[in-house]
Amino acid sequence: MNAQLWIPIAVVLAVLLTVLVVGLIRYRSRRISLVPGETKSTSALEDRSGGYRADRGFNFSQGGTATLDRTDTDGQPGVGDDAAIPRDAPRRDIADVRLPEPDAAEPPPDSAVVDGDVVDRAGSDAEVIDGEVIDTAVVETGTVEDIGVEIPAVVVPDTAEAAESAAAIDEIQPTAGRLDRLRGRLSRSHNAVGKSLLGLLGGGDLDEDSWEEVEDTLLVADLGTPTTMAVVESLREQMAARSVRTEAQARALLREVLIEQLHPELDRSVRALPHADRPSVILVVGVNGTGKTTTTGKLARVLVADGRRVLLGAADTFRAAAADQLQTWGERVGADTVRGKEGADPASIAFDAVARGIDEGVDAVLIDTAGRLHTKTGLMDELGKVKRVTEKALQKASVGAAATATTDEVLLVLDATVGQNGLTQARVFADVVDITGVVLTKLDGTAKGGIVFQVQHELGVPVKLVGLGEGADDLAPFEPAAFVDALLG
Ligand SMILES: Nc1nc2c(ncn2[C@@H]2O[C@H](COP(=O)(O)OP(=O)(O)OP(=O)(O)O)[C@@H](O)[C@H]2O)c(=O)[nH]1
Repeated sequence: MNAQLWIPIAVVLAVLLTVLVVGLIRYRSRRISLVPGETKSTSALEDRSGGYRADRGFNFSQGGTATLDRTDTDGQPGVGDDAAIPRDAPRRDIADVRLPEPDAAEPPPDSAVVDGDVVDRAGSDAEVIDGEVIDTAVVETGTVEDIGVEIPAVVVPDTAEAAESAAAIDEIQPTAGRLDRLRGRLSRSHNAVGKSLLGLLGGGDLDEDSWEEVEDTLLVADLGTPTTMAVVESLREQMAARSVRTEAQARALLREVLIEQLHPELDRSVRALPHADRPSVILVVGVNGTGKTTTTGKLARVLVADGRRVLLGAADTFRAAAADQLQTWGERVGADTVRGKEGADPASIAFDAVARGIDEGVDAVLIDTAGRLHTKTGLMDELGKVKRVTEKALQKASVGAAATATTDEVLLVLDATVGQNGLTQARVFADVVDITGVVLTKLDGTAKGGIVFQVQHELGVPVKLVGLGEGADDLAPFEPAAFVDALLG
């Protein structure tokens, strides 16, 4: 074969090869891949439990992750909602009223100077730490060497008591699969909402009256106007586009739309993992009676079950029995409680708890606060001070990067049974402190769980945990899909 013949053959072969390659590339680019995508590996945190990440269980992370910005900032305070006299407040009659002491010209005994500020721990029980006036009404005193400041020590059980409580340590229910175990409690009260929605949507074409009924049902379940409107709009569009005819199709669509409204993409991990040089600090805030102490206790159990060392701070000094209640929760899982005398300054207790937590190298300090103040200003003063003082304790006693250390998590506890009122409370608290997560309690006793939608929508913070009963282990992580499934029955 001569060279003249080879040239056209080579050209034809080259063209064929090019067509083949281009065709293959175009075919592959149009194909839908059914291979699961590469899952992102989670970074190795300072996790002393060996990297525990519960599947359908609790998810803990280290502080520092950003949350969404609030979408609503004009919330008005629901002043007075939280002004109830504590359940077990002792009644005082006139015979119990003490006359004021005469003014002392001299500084009160037992006063001390901390960083140039007068620290007074006997007379008025007032203490100043870095310009912050803190009342202290303490039983004992102790020293935290790291910060060179004498601070009030904690009430710790004596050895005999400690041995007794150690013997009585509870067995904690597994933390994984909690929501599955407790889902029945949600379903009981929620099914009615789901049933009526499915009854309306299952028939296919809906007239205006039926859409109004859908709207009403969502509003009655406390989803709030913006979420209700968004859900209805999305349902109307999708039902037409997908020509939904059967109840099964309606259910699938409704499920999809509701889950979307719950923003499953939000980070719901509880920032309870310790940092390199200090524990994580979690403040638990909320109106009295919502379940703050119970939630703090339940969360401590989950952390202990996860292999963490936990220290509790009883900064709810308003209700006499709150500290006892918290201490009992702690004793049941072998966690100590830092507490002061009744009426002591919550900020002082929070300071002590953090300082001691750092000193003892615990993994997490959980601080239970009081939410009983009559005015927004009062609440702001108290909670703001607790947070500032807590952060001061972190910054003073820590080293290096911790100079800017902040509270890792501020969990707002809301009682789901109070409906709209819960939202008003949430707004007040969100104005006072930067809430990083919400715990919705008593969801076992209400069909008004729709408040979840509203709280997230207005505050821009995720609901992280839900309380599903009075039992010690009736706390579960919040999972949008499971919640909607329970709602739809
Ligand atoms: N059914 C039910 N009851 C709960 C739940 N969480 C808390 N409770 C109950 O709510 C009541 C109040 O709980 P506490 O933890 O004392 O509330 P608190 O917010 O600390 O109240 P104060 O100490 O007065 O500020 C208690 O009887 C708890 O058992 C829950 O998820 N479901």
